[in-house]
Amino acid sequence: MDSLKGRNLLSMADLTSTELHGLLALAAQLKDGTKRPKCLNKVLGLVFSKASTRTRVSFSVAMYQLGGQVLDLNAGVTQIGRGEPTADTARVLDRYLDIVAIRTFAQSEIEEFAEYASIPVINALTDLEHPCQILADLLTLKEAFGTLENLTMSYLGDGNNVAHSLMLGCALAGVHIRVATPDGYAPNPTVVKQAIELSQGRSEVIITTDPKAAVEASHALYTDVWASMGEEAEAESRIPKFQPYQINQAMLDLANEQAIVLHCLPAHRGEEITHDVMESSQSRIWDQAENRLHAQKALLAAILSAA
Ligand SMILES: NCCC[C@H](N)C(=O)O
Ligand SMILES: NC(=O)OP(=O)(O)O
Repeated sequence: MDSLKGRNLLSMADLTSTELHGLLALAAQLKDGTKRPKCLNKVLGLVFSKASTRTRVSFSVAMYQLGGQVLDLNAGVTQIGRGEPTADTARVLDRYLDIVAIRTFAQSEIEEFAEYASIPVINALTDLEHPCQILADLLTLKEAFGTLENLTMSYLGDGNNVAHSLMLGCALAGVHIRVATPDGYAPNPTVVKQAIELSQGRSEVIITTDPKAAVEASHALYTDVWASMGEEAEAESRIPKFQPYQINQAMLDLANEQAIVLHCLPAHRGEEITHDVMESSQSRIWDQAENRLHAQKALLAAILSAA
């Protein structure tokens, strides 16, 4: 994984297909204990301006298990929250930290941070993308089917950050991706175009408003909240428009009989997914959450050149 040494992960599209497959293989080796790389004395900063359970804890535990240290640098406990410019913060944190993971609103903020910092910058979620999530999702899919070949992933709901990185990740991994959203909530067309280019004809990228067509014979049904962080004011009004895109038993019955169910969490039971489907034997949601740890440990080890 030498090619990832010192690199940023601002977008899923920053990885090549080979690098993505390499990271997934490394994550599996870290999970089964066949590899135990060390990043002794390295310090990861977590600069988070939005809430997080999984990303914060999985990055922290991954870094501790690699022998490194973590600093929580929330906007609320730093001068970032009082308006210190990104370019200034980046140049200062650059002098202290070895690597930084940032969760914020605009993608341009992490791009600006990366421009002013020489240390690697990881996107821990922006309004546009959530690449670390998709590393774990693809690892979970591969574990369930033993391969990523000839598989179809179906995402139902909002064409949001998770949908964007999922399209790019599936395109790179050679997994067919179908995204079904209500009218007006389709993924960003620039990202769709990028996914089609990255797929290089290996796999299909289908965008539709028809949820049933999207899940037919699919191997994985994936959903996320209907209103993301920052969109809370729209949450109530979106419910009727998004109802036909709920992952419930009737929807699951249309998929391949071995299909798995994924959700990046936190979930709103009764909205984008039913309680029964979340708790069903086809749900891999808890494995998926666990895999955040293994996938991000692989990412940190590769970027810090420990594996
Ligand atoms: N925990 C991941 C949350 C993903 C969601 N689309 C959001 O941005 O709020
Ligand atoms: N899936 C995910 O990113 O979870 P958190 O928001 O809890 O980090």
